[in-house]
Amino acid sequence: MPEPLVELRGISKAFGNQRVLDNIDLCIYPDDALAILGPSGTGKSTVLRLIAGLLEPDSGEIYIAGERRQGLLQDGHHHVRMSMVFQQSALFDSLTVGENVGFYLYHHTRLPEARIREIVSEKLAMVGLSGMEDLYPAQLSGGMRKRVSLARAIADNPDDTEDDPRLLLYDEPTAGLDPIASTVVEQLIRDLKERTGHAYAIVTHQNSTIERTGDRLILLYQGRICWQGSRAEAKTTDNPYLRQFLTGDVTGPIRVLDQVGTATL
Ligand SMILES: Nc1ncnc2c1ncn2[C@@H]1O[C@H](COP(=O)(O)OP(=O)(O)OP(=O)(O)O)[C@@H](O)[C@H]1O
Repeated sequence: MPEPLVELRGISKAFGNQRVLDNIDLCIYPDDALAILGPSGTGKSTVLRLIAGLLEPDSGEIYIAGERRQGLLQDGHHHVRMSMVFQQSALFDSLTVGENVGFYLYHHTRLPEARIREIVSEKLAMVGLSGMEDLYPAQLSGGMRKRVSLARAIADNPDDTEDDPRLLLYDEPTAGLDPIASTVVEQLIRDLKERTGHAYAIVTHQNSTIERTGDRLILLYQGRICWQGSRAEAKTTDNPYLRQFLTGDVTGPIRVLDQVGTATL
């Protein structure tokens, strides 16, 4: 195995008295296509936010390319650039598509505006949205907004190779999309990886997204990793947690909510 790009060692995290992650060990490798699975509320987004440096663990250590991270992303320079595609696309409604995609470049580089416009239009072309620079997010469908947020995640400074995102973190990028729009986004996630060579970790509930984007799967439940392996291994494992999660069976070790919202054991 190569050296991990990201390593979480013994990570625990609670919000108030709710323990969300309980002593998690997790690695992401430089060429990984990792899908993080698990029932709602099990801590998947929390894992992404910890990796991104948007949240600090209560205990445990986070290593990025072998170097221990201290503090949050905002506290200092990080030598591995990561980008996150948020669940709700997180676009600025008052900015145009072009301004959203170029947001990082406008605020964190000294590139001239004309150059930023060129990069933005190149990234929009990569996600199949050429010529949409002047529209506002409200004028787009949910699938198009997701694609704009993908374009923003890969809008790096081409004059600075240190600036290429080496890890993309996707939080439910196909949630709420119809099957065809989901396929477009899933293929895009694959294509972007092929073109730029970054690793990614993707949180998803959708079987099509697991199938098309996850080469390696991790199943989180009640704050712990209860299964991990390749997609091929997932098809044959008799691990009851993974089987139940992938088939959507209501009977099994994963507790589900019944129609009135109470937990059934
Ligand atoms: N900033 C926060 N403050 C308080 N509680 C939080 C915070 N962030 C997350 N939580 C709680 O932690 C638990 C795990 O949240 P998280 O978003 O990581 O779950 P998830 O597995 O991604 O869920 P989903 O699949 O529904 O998006 C939830 O119960 C959530 O309410």
